[in-house]
Amino acid sequence: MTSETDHLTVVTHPLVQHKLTLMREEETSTAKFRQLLREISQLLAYEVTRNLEMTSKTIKTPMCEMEAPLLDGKKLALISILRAGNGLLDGILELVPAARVGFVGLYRDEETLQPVQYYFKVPENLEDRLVIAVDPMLATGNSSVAAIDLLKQAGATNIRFLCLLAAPEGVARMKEAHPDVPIITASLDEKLNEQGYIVPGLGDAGDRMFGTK
Ligand SMILES: O=P(O)(O)OC[C@H]1O[C@H](OP(=O)(O)OP(=O)(O)O)[C@H](O)[C@@H]1O
Ligand SMILES: O=c1cc[nH]c(=O)[nH]1
Ligand SMILES: [Mg+2]
Repeated sequence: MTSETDHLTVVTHPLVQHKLTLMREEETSTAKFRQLLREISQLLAYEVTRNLEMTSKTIKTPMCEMEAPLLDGKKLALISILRAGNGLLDGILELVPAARVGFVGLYRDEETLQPVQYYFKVPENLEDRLVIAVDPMLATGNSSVAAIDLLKQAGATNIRFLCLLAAPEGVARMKEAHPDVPIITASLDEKLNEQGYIVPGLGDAGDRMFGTK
């Protein structure tokens, strides 16, 4: 269940929306927040992996032989935008354990709202893989645009961006900078506040996930 434009897909499935409500609530504990993010990541994975290329193999069921479809997980590169991206990464990796994994370390300077890079390590031959970049929050879009710039410099050509919440400002920025990168999200929220936080949002995803505040 989705609502789609050519650039943005909002996953409107009731299970996703229910779990997102629980995550947004201020009183939700760190442990519960992390568990919910893992569960939602698996539901969103269903949508973001739609249309993945399949191979096939001849198998024998108890009844007969058949040509059966298979995913080639190695063709998939999951890229976590640290830190908060790891909350989405873990759940998706459980579903596609053969996927290759990379990390882009970025944090947002609280004054300038510009991303500061501190790490970059991605699988080889990104040009041959479907690259799914994951970060729960798309706010100004500065971090995701920077991460995707780096992935393209590393050779990626087929990229999707998966997040939990998106602000209209971030979606517009991504569409301008990377119109070839579809965005899949659980919610398009209302706006950003003066500090660049998503409203109504859920607060700081990294802090809520790791209990750092
Ligand atoms: O769209 P933007 O305005 O760039 O904001 C979104 C970024 O901010 C958060 O990360 P943060 O900088 O808090 O780092 P963290 O994951 O280490 O907490 C979030 O996980 C995104 O990466
Ligand atoms: O609302 C926001 C914006 C950026 N990063 C977050 O974690 N939350
Ligand atoms: Mg944070």
